[in-house]
Amino acid sequence: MAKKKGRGQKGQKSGGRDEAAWARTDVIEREHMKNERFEKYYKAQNILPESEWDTFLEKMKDPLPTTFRVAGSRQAARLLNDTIKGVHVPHLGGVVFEGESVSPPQQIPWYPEGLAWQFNVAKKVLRKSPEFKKFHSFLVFETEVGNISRQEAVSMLPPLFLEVEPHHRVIDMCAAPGSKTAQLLEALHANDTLTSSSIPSGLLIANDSDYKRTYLLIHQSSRLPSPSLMVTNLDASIFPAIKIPSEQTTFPAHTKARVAAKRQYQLMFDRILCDVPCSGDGTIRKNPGIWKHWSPMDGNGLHRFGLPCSCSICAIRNELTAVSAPLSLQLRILQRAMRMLKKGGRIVYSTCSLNPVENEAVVAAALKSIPGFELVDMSNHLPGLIYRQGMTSWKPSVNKEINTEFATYQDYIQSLDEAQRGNSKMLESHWPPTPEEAEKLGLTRCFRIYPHLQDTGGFFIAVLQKKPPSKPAPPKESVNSKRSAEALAEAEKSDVKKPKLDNEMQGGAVEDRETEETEEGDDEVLDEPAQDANATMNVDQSNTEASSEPKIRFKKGKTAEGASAHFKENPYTFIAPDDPIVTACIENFDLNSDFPKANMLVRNPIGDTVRSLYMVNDIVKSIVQHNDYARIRLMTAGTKVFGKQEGTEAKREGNETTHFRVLAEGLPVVMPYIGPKAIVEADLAALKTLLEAYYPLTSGFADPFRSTISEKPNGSYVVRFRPGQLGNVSLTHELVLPIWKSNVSLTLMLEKRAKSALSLRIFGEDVTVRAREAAAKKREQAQASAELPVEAPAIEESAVDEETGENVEHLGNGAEELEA
Ligand SMILES: C[S@@+](CC[C@H](N)C(=O)[O-])C[C@H]1O[C@@H](n2cnc3c(N)ncnc32)[C@H](O)[C@@H]1O
Repeated sequence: MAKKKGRGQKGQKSGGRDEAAWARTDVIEREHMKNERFEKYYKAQNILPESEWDTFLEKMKDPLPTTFRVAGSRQAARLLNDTIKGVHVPHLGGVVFEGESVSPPQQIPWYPEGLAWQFNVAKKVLRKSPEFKKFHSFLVFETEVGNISRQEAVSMLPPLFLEVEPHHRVIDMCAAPGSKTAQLLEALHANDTLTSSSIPSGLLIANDSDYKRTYLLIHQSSRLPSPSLMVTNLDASIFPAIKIPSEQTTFPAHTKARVAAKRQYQLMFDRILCDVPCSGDGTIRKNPGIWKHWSPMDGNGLHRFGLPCSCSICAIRNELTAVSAPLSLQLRILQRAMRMLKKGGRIVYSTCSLNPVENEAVVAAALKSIPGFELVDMSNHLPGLIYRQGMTSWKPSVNKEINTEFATYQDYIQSLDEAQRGNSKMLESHWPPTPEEAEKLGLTRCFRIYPHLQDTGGFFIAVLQKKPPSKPAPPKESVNSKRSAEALAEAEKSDVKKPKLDNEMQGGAVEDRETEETEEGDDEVLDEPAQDANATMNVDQSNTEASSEPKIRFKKGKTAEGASAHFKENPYTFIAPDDPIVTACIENFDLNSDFPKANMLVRNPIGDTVRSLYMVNDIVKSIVQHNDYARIRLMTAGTKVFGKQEGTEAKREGNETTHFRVLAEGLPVVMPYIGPKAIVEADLAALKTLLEAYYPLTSGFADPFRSTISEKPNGSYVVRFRPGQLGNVSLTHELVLPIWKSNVSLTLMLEKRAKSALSLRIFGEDVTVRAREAAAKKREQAQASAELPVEAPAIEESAVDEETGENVEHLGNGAEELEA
């Protein structure tokens, strides 16, 4: 087989999984893209009518088109999308490259508001066609600053089916690297404006069991700063109960007094995403190495044991970290999600696998094991999406040679001798339910996406709902009014003991999750009384009186050290609202009385200098206060808004301990509170000057901006650029940016690359120092060489692929573009 080596080969280790993982990034020739077992297995499953089979198989061999999504707050996304539609796409129509016409990007038909795009252009076109080079450069910069997310089309689907609203409590159980988390955050922030962020009352917990990958998650979500975000690092299948005080719970009318009077409750979620690890054969167009290694046993293993996940994402992680520990259990993750869901709440279960054993079989087993759930009919949810219904019947293969002859589990087990039975890796749930059961479960309501339907990857989605309460819950205010304040005060005083985690976290035997289940009653308590301390999760079947939720109890005598051991993150401490740092920020930024000064936290070892202030919303604050951060392995909470100004200016003024500046990433969050004293108005010419030099002299700006800023004391300010015109460039919408004022100069407090992206977006060219320096360097190199100009280093695309978390390959030479 002629094979081109994939990227990143230097880290390759010999043997087994590592080799296989590396192979997945290899490029193989089309003629070698075949696997008899794959074909035999999926033909046996009857996944598609015979007439579609060849088209399907051929499409599986085509490279995947490039797709991206315009990200960020809704208003900002619409604006950028208008630029793509109105400025870039018209220039990309009718492009002919080496005699062939190249299609311009097209909007993905089912994505709301046309905010997702697809194009299929070879790399050499991106590099050499002037029109596409410019577009590519634009994409690279906008991706870097988080306005565009390079994401596979099908991967955009699960958050769309969750329909998150700003007040929802949401958990993304297997979230890294975080492309779907970003979409969920955007939905939570639906009320953001162009210049300021809302503070949603809801919550998003983005969780991943892989410690290193949670940093990808943090990086990814920092692009949409949110006081509602928490990132945790736990095994989703044993995600612990999160405690919240009674004030954060909703009590239906007939809640028993004893229940309502409890001090703490278990946080239950409105929306849960289970984008579980999978065998990943739906990503074969992106990872053609799968052709070589595909086996039905991958899917069988993931259904039951959680063999090391081999989807593109996890394969890459495995090769990076050489991790061989067991990964997820699809069924257990889904079951855990079901137990954490509010009545009326919704779960999306998704995989990038075509295998029914990882899809419908998991969903069927979960629905059968926990009553009170149903598959939701969302067939009309995304007009324009072409899909096939979920399967009601399939034939698991009992070995890798595709033996699908056993119609039932019983047939299979009976075919084995006694000794073999004990060792069988097959479960009854690998087999389909009876046709009657399948119909009752509504498995056809699942979504199967095949590559040939809309030129995408393969994908599976199921939307589960926990049946809503029989009567709508009255507004919180009218319920049990006398309990909250008192109960909360008591809760806050109480010494919340550290609950212990399931022994799986400690490397011990895995508890049988099936035992957690209790009968669902008609009780409407939405938030569970929290677990007692000193426990691992387990069900107390004896106490079903208070709630319809399974009682997850902590087992006595188990230690808490499992999850929190070796957890070295800094603690989370709320800073007193009258702390001199907070007072100074309020004074310097003229913060109004609505500023949530009680919701500011610091993450320092006790006694260390405070360097950053984070802002969280009320529910995040409650969680941080009522849960041991190490037990829930809390990696981050809220968003950083103020940073200590290090440097001589602050020292000279003798107030370096309280001199904080507003951070660009946090500006949208604090903007609604900043008063006129800290805001200066400027025009487009001032913006250009701020971009063109690192430290432009104050005297170089025009009035009235020059005189206004000159009169102000040195420090951190916000500049509000009003819409206007400069030559043939126009600023169509207001823009707010942070600056630092020194004695004689000003600094635009943005990262270099963010400055370039901004410049390209507004002035149509990169006017920054960085771009001029890059161009000068290139000229120097060209002069120094007698040969043709040496290619300057490519502009780095975002550090990680939005989709996989892998280091991305540079697609073009941005430095050339800058000079053009
Ligand atoms: C399919 S990927 C998720 C992709 C992600 N939702 C996105 O859109 O960017 C599966 C993820 O599950 C994580 N994972 C594997 N086992 C897990 C477990 N037991 N609990 C939580 N996360 C797990 C992996 O580290 C991997 O990041």
